[in-house]
Amino acid sequence: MISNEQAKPTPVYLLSGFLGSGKTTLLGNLLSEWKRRGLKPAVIMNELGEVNLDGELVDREVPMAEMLGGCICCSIRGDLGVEIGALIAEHRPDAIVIESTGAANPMETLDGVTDASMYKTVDLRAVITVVDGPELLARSRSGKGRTFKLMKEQIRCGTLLLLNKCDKLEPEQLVEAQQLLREWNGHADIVPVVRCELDDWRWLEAESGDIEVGSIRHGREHGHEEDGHEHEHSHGHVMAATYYLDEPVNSVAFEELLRGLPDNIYRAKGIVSFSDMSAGSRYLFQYAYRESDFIRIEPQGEVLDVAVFIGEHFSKEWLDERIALLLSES
Ligand SMILES: Nc1nc2c(ncn2[C@@H]2O[C@H](COP(=O)(O)OP(=O)(O)OP(=O)(O)O)[C@@H](O)[C@H]2O)c(=O)[nH]1
Repeated sequence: MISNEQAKPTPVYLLSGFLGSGKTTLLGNLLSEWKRRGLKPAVIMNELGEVNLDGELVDREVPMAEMLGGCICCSIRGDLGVEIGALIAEHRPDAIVIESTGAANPMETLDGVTDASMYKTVDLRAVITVVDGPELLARSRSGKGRTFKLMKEQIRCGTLLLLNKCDKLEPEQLVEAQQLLREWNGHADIVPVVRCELDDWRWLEAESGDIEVGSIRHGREHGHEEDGHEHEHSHGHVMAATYYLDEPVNSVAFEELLRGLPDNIYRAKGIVSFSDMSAGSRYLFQYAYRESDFIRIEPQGEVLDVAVFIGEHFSKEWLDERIALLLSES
């Protein structure tokens, strides 16, 4: 009986969504919900930068594997199975949630999770795509481009679409965004949310079986190549620049730097210490689409001050100069 229980595949949930849409916010809510149910989840986090900053926001008791410095869907996809296997062997979690970088093509990540060698260990239950409402509308109006295409792909793949940041949408915009999602994905549940807060978590109990991903049945049959889906790495243009800051910086100059970022750097995050604040206090900063956020934190273990910038085709030289100036002014 017990050995039967242990042989059961572990439910896996994949979080998808563009950079800064709210995946880590959802992860926090999801972990609290599992905790409330007395279940033990484990997390796999993937970041383009060299450090796992989102991990700082996760409950320290939750087992976590980190896949850093590359995108889970291509360069380090092969490691995903190994990470999942190791987490299961060591922690026997009730569920595993994978937060991939916002630049990841979910189809490629799905390929990693549903590899034939993993049928017995992994049961993919849901692909939850978090959509940044205002960003969706902005990109659908102006956007063609590869980023727009990636966003569409993430939406198409979702089995549950969370339309996030609804606090920033007018009622008619909310309707427009929902219509757009329905047009791109005819089968997923669409739930409008603020800070990824959900009242109804029943989808967590949904029976496994095959889940429908885009127009493709993606389950034990494992055959998504057959629909002619192009395996293009549509995020190849997204780049990350990581800067370790070996001294505290001036908070005003730092905020100015964030405000002055060009449009093609749309995401930044990191841990900073401020020279003009009380000594020893450190902040996790978030910058997404022109808005910044600072949370005071006490990092787990040895974490250096660091700033990661993510965007498309931006000038690294320009950023190098700005960071050098910031450090010289501090
Ligand atoms: N106004 C508003 N801000 C939100 C909402 N949800 C999340 N945010 C903010 O958006 C920023 C990005 O949220 P995250 O949860 O870190 O996004 P992410 O998708 O994990 O980002 P990456 O890991 O870079 O891909 C943070 O500053 C959040 O506080 C929302 O519903 N409304």
